[in-house]
Amino acid sequence: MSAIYLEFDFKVSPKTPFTDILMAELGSVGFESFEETEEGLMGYIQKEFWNENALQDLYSFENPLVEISYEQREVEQVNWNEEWEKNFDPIVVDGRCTVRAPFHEKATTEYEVIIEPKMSFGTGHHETTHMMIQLLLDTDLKEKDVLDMGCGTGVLAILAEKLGARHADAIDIDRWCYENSLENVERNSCRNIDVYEGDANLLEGKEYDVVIANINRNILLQDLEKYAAVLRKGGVLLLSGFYEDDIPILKEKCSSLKLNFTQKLEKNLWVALKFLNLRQIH
Ligand SMILES: C[S@@+](CC[C@H](N)C(=O)[O-])C[C@H]1O[C@@H](n2cnc3c(N)ncnc32)[C@H](O)[C@@H]1O
Repeated sequence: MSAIYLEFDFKVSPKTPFTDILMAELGSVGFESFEETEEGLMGYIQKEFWNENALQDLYSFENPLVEISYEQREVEQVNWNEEWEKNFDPIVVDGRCTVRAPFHEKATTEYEVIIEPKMSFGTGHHETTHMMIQLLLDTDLKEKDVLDMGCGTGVLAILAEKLGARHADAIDIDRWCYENSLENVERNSCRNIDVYEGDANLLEGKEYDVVIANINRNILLQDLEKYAAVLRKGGVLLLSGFYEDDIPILKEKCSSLKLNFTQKLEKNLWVALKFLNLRQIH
């Protein structure tokens, strides 16, 4: 039996760069396939996975710099692979790391991550993923234990292993992301990554040298204490998923946890921050 899909016709103004951002975010809430249109994009999601509140939580709908409207209708299933293959180009970060789909040609960069995103966030197209990749490329990961919290497709944990990490835990609260990360870990022949479905409550008793969390301002504020509690002295914390305006409150929270701010990256109003842990844990 073929699945019933909902087709959303999104009108995005201004179209650039916000259509790409919206597409990446829709991927994180279950949209499987996209098609660019004159005024924005069409997005498709299986009816059984659609949740009326899903769009409200997306950054794009809160962003004052963009106006988004949409109409929706029910459609029969089509060949989604073919659809999204047309719409997903490989991403190259700083000339050093390519994130590509299995059907793209092998990359010529030093590092390559192969991702079949299906329904999960993390193809490298989103500014926050891009900046986290940049920060990871500049962090010493050799023989380090890494936590990738909110792993999406698993892209950051996979890159961490390729950069020499001893071990990575990749955790996501979303079932689809958990399953997709497992598939992508296998696809990249990673041997040292464990994937879990869950949240910061899974961290008790763990210890890491590097903690990566690209989620959103509110979850980060809520869970930073738990991330700090598992970060070894001298360890690195990489955060993204928020805007320039959110920096003061996040820095204040980190400072109260003795996490020392060291670096900021910025792309289309999105931000990524790097902190060092100055205190002993446990
Ligand atoms: C912005 S995406 C980042 C995905 C990927 N790490 C990347 O950089 O592209 C955020 C992810 O965090 C997950 N998430 C949301 N709340 C979470 C929580 N409390 N604990 C763990 N993961 C969470 C979402 O399901 C989503 O996959």
